[in-house]
Amino acid sequence: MYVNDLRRPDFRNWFIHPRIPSFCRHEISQSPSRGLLSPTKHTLLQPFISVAEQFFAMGPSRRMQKQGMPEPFENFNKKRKQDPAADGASSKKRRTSTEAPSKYPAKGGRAKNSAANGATKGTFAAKGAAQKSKGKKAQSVVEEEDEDDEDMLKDGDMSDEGSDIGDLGALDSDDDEEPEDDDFLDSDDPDVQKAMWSEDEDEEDAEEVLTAANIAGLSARLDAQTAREAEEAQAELADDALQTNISAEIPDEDGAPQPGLAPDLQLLRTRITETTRVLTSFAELADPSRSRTDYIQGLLADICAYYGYSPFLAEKLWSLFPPSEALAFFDANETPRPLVIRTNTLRTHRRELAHSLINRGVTLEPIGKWSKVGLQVFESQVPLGATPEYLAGHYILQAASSFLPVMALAPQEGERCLDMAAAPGGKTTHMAALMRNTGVIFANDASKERSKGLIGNVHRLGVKNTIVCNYSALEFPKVMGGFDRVLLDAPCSGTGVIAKDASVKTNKTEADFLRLPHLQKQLLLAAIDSVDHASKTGGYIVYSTCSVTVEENEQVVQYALNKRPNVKLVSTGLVFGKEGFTSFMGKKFHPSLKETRRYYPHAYNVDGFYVAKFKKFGPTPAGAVRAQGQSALSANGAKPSNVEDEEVVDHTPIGAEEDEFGGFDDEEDEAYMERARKNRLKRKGVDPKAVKANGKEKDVSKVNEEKEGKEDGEKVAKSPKSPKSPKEAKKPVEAAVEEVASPVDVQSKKDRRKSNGAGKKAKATKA
Ligand SMILES: C[S@@+](CC[C@H](N)C(=O)[O-])C[C@H]1O[C@@H](n2cnc3c(N)ncnc32)[C@H](O)[C@@H]1O
Repeated sequence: MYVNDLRRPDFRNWFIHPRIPSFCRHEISQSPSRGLLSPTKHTLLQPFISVAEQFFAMGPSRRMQKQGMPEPFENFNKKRKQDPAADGASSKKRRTSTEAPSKYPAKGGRAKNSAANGATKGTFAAKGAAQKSKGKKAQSVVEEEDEDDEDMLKDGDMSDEGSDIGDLGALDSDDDEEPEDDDFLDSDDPDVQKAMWSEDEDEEDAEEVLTAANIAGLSARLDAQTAREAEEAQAELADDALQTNISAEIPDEDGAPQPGLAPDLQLLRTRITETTRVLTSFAELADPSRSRTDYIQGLLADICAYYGYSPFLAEKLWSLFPPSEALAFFDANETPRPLVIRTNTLRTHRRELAHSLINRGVTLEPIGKWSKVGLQVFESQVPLGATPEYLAGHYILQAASSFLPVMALAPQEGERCLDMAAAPGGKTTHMAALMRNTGVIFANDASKERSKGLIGNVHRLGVKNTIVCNYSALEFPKVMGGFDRVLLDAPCSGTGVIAKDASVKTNKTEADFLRLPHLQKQLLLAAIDSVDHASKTGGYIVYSTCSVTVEENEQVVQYALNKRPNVKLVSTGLVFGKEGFTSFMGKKFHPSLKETRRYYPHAYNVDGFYVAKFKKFGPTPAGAVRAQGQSALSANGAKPSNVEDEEVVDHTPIGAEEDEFGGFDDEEDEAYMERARKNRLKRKGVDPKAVKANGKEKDVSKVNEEKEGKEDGEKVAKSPKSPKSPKEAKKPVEAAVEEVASPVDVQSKKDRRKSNGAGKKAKATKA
């Protein structure tokens, strides 16, 4: 336990606890040291530390923690080792701040920024004015990192900090020097201390003379008291059960509070922790009279009551992890993820953007070496959605995990890409930046309303290679095919973003976990069929969701492998993330599923996410639709024993198949389709009655085609109804663009001609 840890705002409530001896409080608040507590003080503080640790998991708040992969262990060790010795370096910092405390404002904000003003242009090593304002609360990241670098240089251990990110210098360095330092700098401020310590306490401090004997005495007294309190807590547990919804033994099955009674959160928490511990070492710790199922039922009911999940979702999420990890997951969903912005490299560089924002009072830091464009925002004096830089499109507010699917897709300059479910455009605009505004992106979304946000972002961020369209992505590749890369960031249940939207805890039902995977599976097939397997540069499909359930991820991917023998899973190329499941609750998936990546809030401090990358290596064979059950075999080598089998033979067109969802009502579908057809004709200014007979004929011929097995992707793509080249596709896309957006919303005609030209060229190359 470090003195600094106890100074964190999280801990303040604990270390000003009246039972903490005042000499310890004095030590914590006054000492310039940042090293370990002495063993004696550690013993005295132990009861408070344990409780505090339980609540705050001994780390800086998650908002302050870095996103992405955890730091390598060697770095961590180095820091800890450096700490006591680094007193030179750190006490240098402290000394500076304590030498003239009255000079410093209690809050950093403006003072820091005015100090930094003018000093940040050009290089991040610009300490000058900024370094003089060290006493402020929110120390600029730049200063911190510069100092760290100095310290490391002295030790001759500069490693490769920032070396992989060119000349971004200190900003690109990824050495997260305990950010909690920044949080606490103001505890040295006399004003703050006055508010924290009463005058009485100061007098007590002065009078208290400690000897080894009274320290031991105090310690023994505290031990005894702790034991007494534990006993009392146990007694309370049984007692309170009568007054709350918590039964002393196994809680109600649904975990819902009884009417008029609030759940006792403290007791629930204790029991959740305890049951989790028992489940982790069941053989040793379990009460022999209770089965594992009893424990799990009790735990799930407690989780529902404590965190507010529906029993259905609590069980679904809990079963994804070992017990203790599940608890960490539920805990992580209670705290927001760090605020992150993505630099729009079409308009600026990350370093320039950081300078500008720091000058506006924003405390930020690069999100980690894994991204060259992300900045994590710790504190801001200004609304980040209204700065001049925001309005000028220099950045977009975007969760860190949303970078990952685009990084996996890795679109190349000059390619033709499709973003199938694009609104509000975080990923589309990222793709455009990676492609440096060359080639062409078709950004599609089924929601007209959401497409407005997409169009807004495309304009604000200066994206010029993108055409927005408004189809159901299920209509691809009939609308257009032959793409080099396709991103399907599928609509999902959002179980990875519960920290953002707590309504997911209760509003997702079993039906959602049948309906959504069904849609996701069909969308993924459409994505695969829209890709040109012969693309010289690509032929890739990325499937992603912000959900962590297996139904929406591995099961969807396995389904696609089964249905499309012409694709295989490849590495996402992402440097962190957990492997996808190859088996789950008795279901076996193809071994290549381990190439997919899972992201969890508790593991990486990012939103829960899933990313899978496919390579399409051949045209969809004519028999694919009929031989779906066998396709995993031929595409990926030997079929593993027990691979989850989909239907072996499927002659029905997509959308009319019988599945676990219960299939579709053909008559009902017919009515919908007829209504849609009429509306479409009306929109075109054609009287539906005039073409009714034709329409029917068309439908009949379609059915015949299907009977003859002509419904596979390739043939669909080649049919006159499925224009593949940009020229062929021009009409429907333009129509869609005009439907979604006013002429102002789309590319200028000139740009459009250019992108079509690029498309033609690409096509010609392929030919
Ligand atoms: C997860 S969001 C996409 C977020 C977007 N990729 C981004 O990064 O900003 C899923 C989107 O899918 C759209 N959607 C739902 N069903 C669709 C369908 N059948 N075809 C196309 N888009 C659909 C929704 O309107 C929603 O905007």
